[in-house]
Amino acid sequence: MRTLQQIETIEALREQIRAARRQGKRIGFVPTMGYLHEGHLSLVEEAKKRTDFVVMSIFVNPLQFGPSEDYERYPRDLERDSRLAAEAGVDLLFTPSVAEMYPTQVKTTVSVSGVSEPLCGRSRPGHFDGVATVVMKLFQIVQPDEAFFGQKDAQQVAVVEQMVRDLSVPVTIIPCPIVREADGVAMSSRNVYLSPEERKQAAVLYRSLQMAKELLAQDKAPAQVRSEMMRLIEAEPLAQIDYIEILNYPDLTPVEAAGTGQQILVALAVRFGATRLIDNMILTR
Ligand SMILES: Nc1ncnc2c1ncn2[C@@H]1O[C@H](COP(=O)(O)OP(=O)(O)OP(=O)(O)O)[C@@H](O)[C@H]1O
Ligand SMILES: CC(C)(CO)[C@@H](O)C(=O)[O-]
Ligand code: BAL
Repeated sequence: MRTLQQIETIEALREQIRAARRQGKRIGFVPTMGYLHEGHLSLVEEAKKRTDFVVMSIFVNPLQFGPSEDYERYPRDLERDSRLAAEAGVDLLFTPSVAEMYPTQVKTTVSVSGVSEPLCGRSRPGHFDGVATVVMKLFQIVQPDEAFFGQKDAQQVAVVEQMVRDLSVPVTIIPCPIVREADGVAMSSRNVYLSPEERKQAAVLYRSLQMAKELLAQDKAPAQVRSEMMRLIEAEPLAQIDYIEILNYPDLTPVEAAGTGQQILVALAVRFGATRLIDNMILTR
């Protein structure tokens, strides 16, 4: 196991990155909000394959939470995270405080129009401005060669890729596949909020995505596929649908009825009690 350095200040982090660069190392970056699971660790694994020095950040970013969302109760366990990060081979763990990241009121934000607007952008107003702003800031701090993001947050990947293109940020974005539990539920830090019954019923989300894949392969119209998914999910008594959408990927525009051989995103957000889960599948039509 390599030694994990845990750093809380921007200045100390920059010093370590400069030292790694002097040794000719390429920097890989895995931004997270912590409470690590195998989804996060799969990003580290990919980063280790492709780069020489892996930086992970753990920062629950207040800017991306709405006033009635779960910022305060978001799960946190830095001791456990630090052990898992060390075991996974992270070289440097950056765990800044809110005061370190935002010492004064933030007056400069990054806003990505278009791809930020549908799906979670509609349900969580301002969310992607918060994400784009913190990711841009983290990129400025870490200056990675490559940054690793999970496709579980497919819209986030689209937003970050758009931002990097528009602002010529010198980083390559590497999207990584969704890691799932045995019953298909996408791993998420928020799964710990679920009661045993909610957790059981949550398996319907992946089943609905698999059904969508089959129906789209049979050339069923997206509107019909969406209704079938709704019907399946609504059969679970604890599920409350926030959205189910089928859009072109990565531009997130409405799909035409007929197949065009291009990538489409089947995305959903569903509440089980107070817990909002997201999941998706990217398919070629
Ligand atoms: N199941 C997963 N498979 C692959 N990547 C994942 C998975 N879950 C999260 N990630 C990725 O890990 C990075 C950090 O995500 P984050 O810390 O928000 O974890 P999370 O489990 O998605 O939390 P939550 O959904 O509860 O906010 C993001 O790039 C995210 O897409
Ligand atoms: C990218 C990110 C770390 C920014 O806060 C967050 O949105 C997440 O964990 O996906
Ligand atoms: N992984 C997305 C972070 C959020 O829900 O705020």
